[in-house]
Amino acid sequence: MSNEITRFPVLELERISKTFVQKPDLIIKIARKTGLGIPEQKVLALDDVSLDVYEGEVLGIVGESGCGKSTLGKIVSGLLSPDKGVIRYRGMGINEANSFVTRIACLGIQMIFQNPYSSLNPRMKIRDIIGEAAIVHGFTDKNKVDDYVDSLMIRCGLAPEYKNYYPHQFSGGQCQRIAIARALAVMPDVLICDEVVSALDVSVQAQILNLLTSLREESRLTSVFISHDLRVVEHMSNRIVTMYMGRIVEIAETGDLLKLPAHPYTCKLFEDAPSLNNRNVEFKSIEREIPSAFNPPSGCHFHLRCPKKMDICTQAVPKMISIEPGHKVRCHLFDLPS
Ligand SMILES: Nc1ncnc2c1ncn2[C@@H]1O[C@H](COP(=O)(O)OP(=O)(O)OP(=O)(O)O)[C@@H](O)[C@H]1O
Repeated sequence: MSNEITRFPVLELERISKTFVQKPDLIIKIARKTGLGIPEQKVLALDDVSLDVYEGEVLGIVGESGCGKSTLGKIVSGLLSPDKGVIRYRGMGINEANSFVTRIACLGIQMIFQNPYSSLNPRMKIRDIIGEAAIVHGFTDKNKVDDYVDSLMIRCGLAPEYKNYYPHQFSGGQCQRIAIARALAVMPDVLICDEVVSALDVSVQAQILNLLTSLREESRLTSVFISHDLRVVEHMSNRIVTMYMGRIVEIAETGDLLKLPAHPYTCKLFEDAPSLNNRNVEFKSIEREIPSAFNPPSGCHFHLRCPKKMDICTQAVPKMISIEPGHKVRCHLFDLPS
């Protein structure tokens, strides 16, 4: 049985921006040699991002490396704070100073990462990795934690007799199952999956994706699925968001986006990955390199690489325009006076 998707926004992101200050290695080396100070460079990783995530859906996020996908995931799951903007979880503002709401959201929104080995504490037994947060937050107690951990391990396809082993004694795929069991231990209703199968062998990827799909259906989870792999995003998602240099440039139902992508960047991404039926389809590079994140182009950031560039594209930031029900695009081609 598939999840029922409602139009109730579990997560609402309103005008989120996040800037990082970086000191690139080369500049640090020059500064050391010359004895001069180290100048800082700023990257606008998220630029005025607004987005709703509906209850029961899987929202895929795609875009080239550095476009802000992981930053978005970390901000939603509370691992990073935005510089500007509001995030609401079930209608409650989670970046406002309210510890009760923050605690509810911290448990309700869990994140799983690309590298399962580095996301698990190597000095902790699996029993403690999965059980600790569940005890702290009152989902079980010390007397019942073994049964609690056993049932989560079984749900995630792990044999409970290995619960006293350490992470290094498991394969990458099994560690990802442990990371999923740990996330489920605090009964979340939103799972942020950031490149969760990219580090795994192709044969194991399908098993983890199937596990996530069945857990999502039985636990009525909402998911945000971040991936470079268009095949995986297409397979998993009900809707897809395309990001380019910190901005959302298109959002649509998966079928609509694949059939009729509107933004020239989305068109190029999907054109460059012609056979989504092939395994391991990754983004091929679009002609011309991604512009420097430290000095993004004016107007529409994509104009330097865009085959449909117009004069206005170099001057004005396009607005997000609704072109069909549920299909929005940020491109001047759709914003011309008729
Ligand atoms: N902790 C950080 N400190 C400094 N800069 C950062 C930090 N995290 C991200 N950035 C920068 O912010 C921008 C967006 O990075 P982010 O990791 O969100 O992109 P991404 O789309 O997830 O890329 P990838 O697919 O390669 O993981 C990049 O320019 C990146 O270098």
